[in-house]
Amino acid sequence: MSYAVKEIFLTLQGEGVHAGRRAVFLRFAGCNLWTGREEDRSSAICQFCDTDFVGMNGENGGRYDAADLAAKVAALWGEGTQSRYVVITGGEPMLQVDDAIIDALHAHGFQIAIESNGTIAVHPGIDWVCISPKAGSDVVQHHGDELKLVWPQLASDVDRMEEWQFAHFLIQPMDKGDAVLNAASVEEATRFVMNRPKWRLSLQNHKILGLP
Ligand SMILES: C[S@@+](CC[C@H](N)C(=O)[O-])C[C@H]1O[C@@H](n2cnc3c(N)ncnc32)[C@H](O)[C@@H]1O
Ligand SMILES: Nc1nc2[nH]cc(C(=O)O)c2c(=O)[nH]1
Ligand code: SF4
Ligand SMILES: [Mg+2]
Repeated sequence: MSYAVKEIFLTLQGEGVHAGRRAVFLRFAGCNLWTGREEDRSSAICQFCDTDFVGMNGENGGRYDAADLAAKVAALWGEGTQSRYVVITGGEPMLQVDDAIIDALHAHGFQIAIESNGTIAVHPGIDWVCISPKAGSDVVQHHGDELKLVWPQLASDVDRMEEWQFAHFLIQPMDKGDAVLNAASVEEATRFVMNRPKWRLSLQNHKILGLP
């Protein structure tokens, strides 16, 4: 099988429990909750996406087989076999992730994290599972390492989410495209955490730092 890849780049994980960690980001093309076209945004299930995941025209984008894709990720990591970390994202990566790419990345010594919307069960070989539920979608992945809810999404059933089996519960202010941190989103997310101490705030550090 070959994979449609939007971009691959080395940066710091900006979000969640592993924020600040050196990571290669592997962004797959395509999503099941939005076409990625602006004209479809207002009718999409997920309407607040901050990411261009259409096509294969980004940095190191293209069509890869598993061996070549894992080799590219390893080349971008560079020297050193310690603490190798790759974050698989998209788009919705579970549309494409399979045994072959998981095995190939593990063979290069990577710990593998995923950022997924949770509508497709994640691959069992993944080492760190971050699920970010979208109101109006059917989440099937009810366990993992971190649940990262972008806020506000007022139609979310937060009480039900609190019964899911995640080690960490995070609230991330919604980027509205107007500022690095949208003031209203930060205020509402802060209020959320003050009312629900099971959750803690996740900021998009890479945007604050000007990193990809
Ligand atoms: C672009 S998504 C790709 C992975 C997957 N499709 C998902 O939604 O989890 C990566 C992360 O960015 C978050 N995200 C997307 N748009 C955002 C926004 N406008 N503000 C804050 N976080 C956002 C998502 O919720 C998800 O946690
Ligand atoms: N630096 C950085 N950290 C991130 N964490 C999750 C991201 C994503 O788009 O999935 C992301 C991203 O796009 N860049
Ligand atoms: S599910 Fe993820 S990639 Fe898809 S549109 Fe929403 S935030 Fe973007
Ligand atoms: Mg991003």
